[in-house]
Formats: sequence, C-alpha cells, structure tokens
Amino acid sequence: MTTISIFGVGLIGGSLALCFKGKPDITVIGHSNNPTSVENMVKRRIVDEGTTSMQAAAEAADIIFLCVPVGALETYLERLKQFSLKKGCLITDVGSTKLSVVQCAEKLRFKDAYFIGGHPMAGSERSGMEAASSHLFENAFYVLTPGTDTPVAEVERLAKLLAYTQAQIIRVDAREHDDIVGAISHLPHMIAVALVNQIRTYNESNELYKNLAAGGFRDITRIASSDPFIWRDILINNRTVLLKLLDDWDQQISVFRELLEKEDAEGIEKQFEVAGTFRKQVPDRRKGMLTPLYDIYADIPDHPGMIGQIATLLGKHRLNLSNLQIIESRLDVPGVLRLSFRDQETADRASALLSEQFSIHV
Ligand SMILES: NC(=O)C1=CN([C@@H]2O[C@H](COP(=O)(O)OP(=O)(O)OC[C@H]3O[C@@H](n4cnc5c(N)ncnc54)[C@H](O)[C@@H]3O)[C@@H](O)[C@H]2O)C=CC1
Ligand SMILES: O=C(O)C(=O)Cc1ccc(O)cc1
Repeated sequence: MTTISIFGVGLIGGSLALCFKGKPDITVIGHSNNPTSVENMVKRRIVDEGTTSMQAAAEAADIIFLCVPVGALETYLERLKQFSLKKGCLITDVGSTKLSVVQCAEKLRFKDAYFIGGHPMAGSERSGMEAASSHLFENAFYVLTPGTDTPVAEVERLAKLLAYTQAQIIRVDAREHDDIVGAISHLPHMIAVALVNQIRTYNESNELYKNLAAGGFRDITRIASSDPFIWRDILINNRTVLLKLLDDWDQQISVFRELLEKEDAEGIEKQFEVAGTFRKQVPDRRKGMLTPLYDIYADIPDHPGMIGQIATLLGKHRLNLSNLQIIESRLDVPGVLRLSFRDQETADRASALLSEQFSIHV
C-alpha cells in the first residue's frame, strides 16, 4: 500500500488527490490546519482520510505532495525536517516557481528522504478544492526538477505515480524553468492585470468601457481573475526574472509606440504577421502533444436542443466526437461550436454530414 499525503487540498492538491484516489493500493490523506476544510475534503470524497495534524500526515506518508502557496513551501519543508518521515519517503511540490524550493530542500539535506521539485503546467483562474478536477492535468506538461544527486529510480517512482494525471512528464533545470515560466505565465498574468486595471480606471467615468468589452478583451484578461494570494507569492518569488522580463516588455511596447508615431502601416502589419505565425506554432495543450485533434467549426442557430441533435447525429453515424466547445466570441473563429475529432477523415465526414442534415455553415 502506498500512502500519499497532500498538504494544501486546494485546486491543485485536490485535483492530484482525485487523480490518485481509488487507484490500486493507494491511500490519499489530505491535510489542512482548518478542521472545516478537513471535514469538507472527506465529505466531498476528494481524499480517503483527512487530518489537521501535520505530523500524522507526514509520518504516515510514502509520498508527500506540498500543494500550498509558493511563499509557504519553505516553512513546510522545514517542518517536515522535524518529523520522523518513513525511510525512503519522497517529497515533491507543485509550486509555480522552482529554484527557491529546490535550493531550500538541498540546504535542509533530508536523511533517507528525497525531494524532487514539480510543477504541473495546468491550472485555472479558479482556486480551492471546489474547483478541483481529476481531468485538470490531462495532456498538460508536468515539469520535474530533480537535483543532480537525486537517484534516477526515485524520479521514475514519481513519474510512474504521476502517470495517473495523464500529464506529460518533462525534466527541466529549476533555474531554466523559472526563466521560461516567468515569460510564458507570470509576465502574461501581470500584463492581464495591468490591462484590466487600465480599463477599470477609464470605466470609472464611463460604464460603456465595461459594457462594450468584447471577446478579445475577455480572452486576453481571463487570467487577471486568478487568486491574488497565490499570485502575490509567485511574482515576489520570481521577481529577479520578472524585472528583466519587464524591461524587455517595455522594449516591445516602445516598438508599437514608435510605429504609431511614424504612422508606419507596414511596420504594424509586420508585427501582427510575425506574431500570428509564431502563435500558430504554439501547441494547443487542449489537444495534447501526443494525440492531436482535428477541429471543425459549426455556425449553429441559437436554439435549444441543437447541440444534443448534433451529438446524436454524429453518434448515429459512428463519428466519434473527442471534444466539443462553445466558443464565446465570434471574432476570431468562423463559428460558435468547435467539434474536435481524432483524425482528418472523421472531421471531414462530420463536416459533410452537418452541412447536409442541418444546412449549417461548417
Ligand atoms: N492555480 C494554478 O493554476 C496553479 C497553481 N500552482 C501552484 O500550486 C500551489 C497551490 O495553488 P492552488 O491549488 O491554485 O491554490 P489554492 O488556493 O486552491 O490551494 C492552496 C491550499 O493551500 C492551503 N494553505 C496551506 N498553507 C497555507 C498558507 N500558509 N497560506 C495560504 N494557503 C495555505 C490553502 O488552505 C489551500 O487549501 C501554488 O504553489 C501554486 O503556485 C501550480 C500550477 C497551476
Ligand atoms: O489558466 C491559465 O491559463 C494558467 O496560466 C494556469 C496556470 C497557472 C499557474 C501555473 O503555475 C500554471 C498554469
């Protein structure tokens, strides 16, 4: 029997618990300092057992997941050091930054226990165990940052367990991780928040700003609704990297400023062109790297039951639908319903069938 103890059963901790719970020979223990949270995680069946005792959860564990905010990780590691952990206990975390936690674990020198940094590169702007889902990590990258002296067998032990998340495991150096994730996740979060706050200021004198805000604004600012406490910790922790990235951001924005001042139409076009070309190459994680999906877009009439009819028709013709998404904005795709299939042939057949049966534009 493998006992997994999860500290911080929120969005990420809860989602991991749901991935592991009920799997052969696994028991999941959830820890919270708050007795009501412990009650909730057990009642919602996110964990097998819950406890407010950090020591009990730690000493029972074969594998420990630290799923608390980045700013609390080092304190948790220091407390773990004071307990009698099981021999060979594996400790990992899910923090959005890696260098500081890896360095802290190295300094603490656990005896007979191993620390491997981890970061599931999937999440949401929601937080708390209510938002947890066993599907959260499917197809996403899950970064591991083992130290040079971490036994390969331990990394493999963790990777084997993480297979339950259906994420793709990738090993990255901790410093490199923080540079890259700073650029692709932390900087965009700051930009989204700054942009929303800019518009919020204008909106104070004219509510039309908010009311006219269209799909593009909502798309680029979704992550501005992320949890303030979680993000406060991430940004402060990765501040050295972020300050450098903000210098580069200023540089990018000043390119636009210059193009506008010079009324350089061609230059502006070029900016959109090169960005569009690069963006097309960014893999859509929803599809997954290993199993790409083939999309069609259907412009369907907005009346009740239509989606059900489409699904039934496809099922009747044995055209397996892998994903279905209602697109909120009509601005950037030619339709409102995205239907994804495993191969091009199925997508083509579905497309022909829908045009024929419903006279809808596909
Ligand atoms: N939100 C996201 O999309 C992602 C977050 N992460 C990382 O996962 C970790 C957890 O984040 P979420 O699950 O999103 O947050 P969350 O707020 O949903 O969960 C955090 C949990 O930690 C507990 N906690 C324990 N000690 C705490 C303390 N000292 N201060 C505040 N809360 C404490 C909270 O009660 C809560 O159950 C963070 O380190 C974050 O950087 C990683 C990938 C994605
Ligand atoms: O929802 C999004 O787009 C995210 O960016 C989610 C996310 C948040 C924090 C992470 O460390 C990793 C992924």
